[in-house]
Amino acid sequence: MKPSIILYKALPDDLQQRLAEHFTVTQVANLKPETVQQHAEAFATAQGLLGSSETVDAVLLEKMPQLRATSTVSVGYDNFDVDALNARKILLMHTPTVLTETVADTIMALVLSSARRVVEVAGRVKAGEWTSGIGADWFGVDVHHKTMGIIGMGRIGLALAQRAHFGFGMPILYNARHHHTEAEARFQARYCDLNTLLKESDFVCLVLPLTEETHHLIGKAQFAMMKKSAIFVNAGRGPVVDENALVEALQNGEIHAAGLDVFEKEPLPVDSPLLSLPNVVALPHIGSATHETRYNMAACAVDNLIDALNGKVEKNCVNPQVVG
Ligand SMILES: NC(=O)c1ccc[n+]([C@@H]2O[C@H](COP(=O)([O-])OP(=O)(O)OC[C@H]3O[C@@H](n4cnc5c(N)ncnc54)[C@H](O)[C@@H]3O)[C@@H](O)[C@H]2O)c1
Ligand SMILES: O=C(O)[C@H](O)CO
Repeated sequence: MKPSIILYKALPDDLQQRLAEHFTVTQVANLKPETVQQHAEAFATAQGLLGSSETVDAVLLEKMPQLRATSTVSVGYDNFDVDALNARKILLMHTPTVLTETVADTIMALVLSSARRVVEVAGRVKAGEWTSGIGADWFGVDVHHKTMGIIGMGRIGLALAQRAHFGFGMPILYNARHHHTEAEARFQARYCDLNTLLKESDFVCLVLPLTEETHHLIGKAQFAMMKKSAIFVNAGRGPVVDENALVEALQNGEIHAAGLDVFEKEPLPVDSPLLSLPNVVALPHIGSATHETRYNMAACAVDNLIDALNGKVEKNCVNPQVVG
């Protein structure tokens, strides 16, 4: 008999078919308590769980006593209670690598659009304000050859450094838990402590996961250390930044501008002060959102679940130690 799984995300038809070849699939809209109750029998017997963005905590796991593997269509897994999964020896699979280059492209888009005020001035053109030669009130600031500081030199940080170094001639500073010899050798990236990075960078780019350690890592004191001309970019996770402190730093001119793909609360509330600041480019968490990459992530998550339920955890597994 095929193992049963819960699918809580719409997938392309061919991937849905691939899942159905291996598993008995129950598709649900989300993992809200009402949904779980409505499909109680399917949750009670499911050995696998596949989807993205929803919270998977100890309360949900209690409803899934047979669960052996979860597969998220994302690289970040801060929405999972990993300790609770480990305690039950449930595997957690994720999708690193397939999205790295696309997310690095998005970060460069934020760097360029916030520095050159692309969104703001394009809006002025559409509003009919381009009626004569433009003056300095339409100008931005240069990106090329400015110093880029990268906080979190992992897969995406490295792909960002490559773009900034080879494409824009930017000196790279980075902060991470360990020295990154590849980044140092290929891009002459210079390791520095967080405070030095904040003080010396023209662009401060955050690509950190959300953990207990990184929660509100960047707050009032950190914005105060940045240059007044600094542009702050966050494409890691919203809660790594104290958003009230960010708003204050932007309003008080402590930093020049911000490019943001992630927020403390998503979707960003429509009354967020960030939305009324002209020096903010706000995106709806689209780091990996291209047709190609979202397909590849979904395909990777499907393969990951098939592998995990067959005991294969050589790649893309967050907690391989739970088997054996
Ligand atoms: N905006 C988006 O759509 C989007 C897309 C993909 C990933 N992300 C986020 O980006 C994160 C990074 O992805 P990745 O594939 O590069 O992961 P990764 O694991 O390769 O890199 C993360 C890096 O952060 C470092 N790090 C962790 N804690 C740190 C700390 N306290 N101080 C300094 N460095 C620390 C790690 O050592 C690692 O080098 C993901 O966890 C996710 O939250 C966002
Ligand atoms: O972590 C990721 O893969 C992205 O943020 C999408 O959720």
